[in-house]
Amino acid sequence: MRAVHFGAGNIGRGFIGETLADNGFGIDFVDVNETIIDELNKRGEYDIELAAPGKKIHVSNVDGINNAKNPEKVVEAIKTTDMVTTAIGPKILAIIAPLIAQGLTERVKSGNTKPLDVIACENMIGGSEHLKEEVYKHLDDDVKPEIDKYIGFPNAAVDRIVPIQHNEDPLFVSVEDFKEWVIDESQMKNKDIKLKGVDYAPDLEPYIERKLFSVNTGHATVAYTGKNLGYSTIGDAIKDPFVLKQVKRVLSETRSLLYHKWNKEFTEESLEEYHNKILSRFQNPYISDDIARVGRTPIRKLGYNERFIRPIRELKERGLDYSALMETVGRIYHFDEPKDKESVKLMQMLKDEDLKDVIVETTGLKDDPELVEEIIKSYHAADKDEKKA
Ligand SMILES: NC(=O)C1=CN([C@@H]2O[C@H](COP(=O)(O)OP(=O)(O)OC[C@H]3O[C@@H](n4cnc5c(N)ncnc54)[C@H](O)[C@@H]3O)[C@@H](O)[C@H]2O)C=CC1
Ligand SMILES: O=P(O)(O)OC[C@H]1O[C@](O)(CO)[C@@H](O)[C@@H]1O
Repeated sequence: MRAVHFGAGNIGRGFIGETLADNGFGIDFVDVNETIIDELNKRGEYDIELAAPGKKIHVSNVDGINNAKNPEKVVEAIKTTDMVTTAIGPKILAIIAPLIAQGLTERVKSGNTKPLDVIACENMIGGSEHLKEEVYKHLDDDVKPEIDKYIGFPNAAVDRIVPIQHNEDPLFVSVEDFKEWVIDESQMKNKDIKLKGVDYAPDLEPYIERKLFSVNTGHATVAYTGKNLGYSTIGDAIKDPFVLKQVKRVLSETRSLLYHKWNKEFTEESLEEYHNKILSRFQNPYISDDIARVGRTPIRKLGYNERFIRPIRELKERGLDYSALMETVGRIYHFDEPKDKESVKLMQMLKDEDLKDVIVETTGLKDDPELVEEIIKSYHAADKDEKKA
């Protein structure tokens, strides 16, 4: 069995690679990072370390394809592969879509009718469906019925904290022990491939919302609250009682939303247990995670369907409290990270444009002036944090 995996970065090598290899797959990693691709081809293997308890995992039977230099090799690999996965970043899906479309076209035209699933493992709701839309923009009408028939795009949720790596070996990756990968079974075309270490859900929505509005909303809250107080790592920030209290308040708000929406799937107790586990993962002393990574791409994280604005909208609709989430949103507009292009853009927008316009543009809240006003207040209130620091 072989898989084509787009994005040989931290989660690609540190989680998806581990799981695929453990299921007997050989992996063609696709990336534009020449160092990583060259090393994968030279060695055909790499190591993962579970930061605690310090266990090593060896991954072999892997190679690399540079899609910028050798796109034809990617097309060739997709023609015969058994699975396609991505962990490349939500914004990059549209960039790799034309190549996936070409690979799938040649696959069905070559007569390969073996069902294939294309699974986007990104921190976003509806990731594979989004990739599907992007791929279909590049398909000719005559192949679409065949692709509809044989190619699935099941949504997925992946959870493991993999910080930016600072190792001498560019392939080595140190990860937390915890991992969770859930795939929407109802959208799969090849139900013969069920990976061990992966959960299959009849409907992914409750699970992806639970993950995004807990791990990602919570982690980002630690990042933005901590940054505003002058911290640069998650570990240092969460030791501050103010930051810990803030993330607990935020999680209690998202928990109330998750419970109201998904009380058939989750009990209040199970959500509380889930959130306590997440807090202990953020506090893991064996993982050193930069606030710059967790808070990266703030404009994306302010999006209408993202980890803050979506729960705020849905809590408001239900008349439930979202004050702590709102406080975090105010702090996102203070996230000044010169190495992060979106942060630089956001800081520039705040200099050049009216605050209200920036908020509407970044959050998409054009039909909710009330929420926009609340964000304006929260932005100004966040100035006081800086003075406290
Ligand atoms: N790191 C983590 O803890 C987790 C990350 N994720 C998600 O996984 C995705 C990847 O995140 P990370 O692995 O942390 O990022 P990363 O930056 O370590 O990996 C992304 C990889 O994609 C490659 N890439 C970028 N543009 C490309 C292009 N046009 N063509 C081919 N390759 C390209 C980069 O060279 C890099 O190797 C994101 O969507 C993130 O939300 C999900 C769960 C956990
Ligand atoms: O900015 P992104 O892509 O959501 O990635 C950061 C997130 O990845 C994780 O490490 C795992 O989901 C989170 O802890 C963090 O919120």
